[in-house]
Amino acid sequence: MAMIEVRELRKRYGGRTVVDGVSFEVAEGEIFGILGPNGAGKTTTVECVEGLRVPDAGTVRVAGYDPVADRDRVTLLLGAQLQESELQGKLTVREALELYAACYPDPADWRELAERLGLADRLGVRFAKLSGGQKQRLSIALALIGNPRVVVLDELTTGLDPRARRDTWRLVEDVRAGGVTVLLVTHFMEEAQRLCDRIALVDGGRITALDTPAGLIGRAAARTVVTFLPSAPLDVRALEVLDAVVSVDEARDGRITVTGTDDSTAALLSHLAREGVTAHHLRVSDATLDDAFLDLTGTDQ
Ligand SMILES: Nc1ncnc2c1ncn2[C@@H]1O[C@H](COP(=O)(O)OP(=O)(O)OP(=O)(O)O)[C@@H](O)[C@H]1O
Repeated sequence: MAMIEVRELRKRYGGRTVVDGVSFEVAEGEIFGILGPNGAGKTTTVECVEGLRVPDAGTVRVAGYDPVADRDRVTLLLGAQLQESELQGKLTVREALELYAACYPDPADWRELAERLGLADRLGVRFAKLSGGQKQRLSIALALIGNPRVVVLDELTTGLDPRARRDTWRLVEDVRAGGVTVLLVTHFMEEAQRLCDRIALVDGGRITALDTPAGLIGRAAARTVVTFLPSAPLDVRALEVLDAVVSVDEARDGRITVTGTDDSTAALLSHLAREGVTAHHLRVSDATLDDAFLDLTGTDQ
């Protein structure tokens, strides 16, 4: 049985459809990512999974339960990251952890969670006095405190510095290693590529692609990225029309990035030879999920 099942989900706000027939399944123990541009309907979709929004049409099941009709059961097995405004500013970190732990029959050891999330020395600090990153880490701790079978993390590492972000990724990997299913909304391609088993790309309220990170990269037209510094000025427009080239970008320092299919490199090098231009600092690399995102949604994040 899938741990999360979403079928033909639709949600409208004031006559505007923001989730338009979304369907996906998440297997037990899977890390499933939802990725898409601003306003794509990602948060609305996961809020329907959490039971915070009532779908206008379609069905949602978490471990077989309807998050709205079976709210109490779903609350016990699903942990969700809180929005900042949901915590009282005067609560200390310790009070928040104890309060939330008391809501569950079999809570995690909050001291251990605080330790793992780098909050052990912040226990006496009031929520309002925490930094953005500390608030974020506390919200992750609170999502995990009920020992959930499913955890929904929306913008997991927004506001965290690179080290805290990597620590959080390791934590999510540990959580999954314990058999927990993770539904992750993210804007960070590196995060999605590193953590997710599969990713649904959402655009305009619909899923435009659903695949493994490698599958999405392979599906995008742009698979190869070439960067170089030309020995003489180059006409960027002439590069754009080369065979197999998808996009060309010129940085302020003159470095040119050409993205295209595998054949674009040969077309580019022939063009440079014809023009008598040498490519300094030439680097050829595989496209990332970032490139695939731009290619598959036609949107910059
Ligand atoms: N309560 C609401 N009332 C009216 N419109 C809403 C409401 N919540 C969200 N919307 C609108 O629905 C659309 C989808 O919003 P949603 O938050 O689901 O998108 P998102 O993909 O999570 O975006 P972001 O990446 O910016 O967080 C947006 O245009 C948003 O303005």
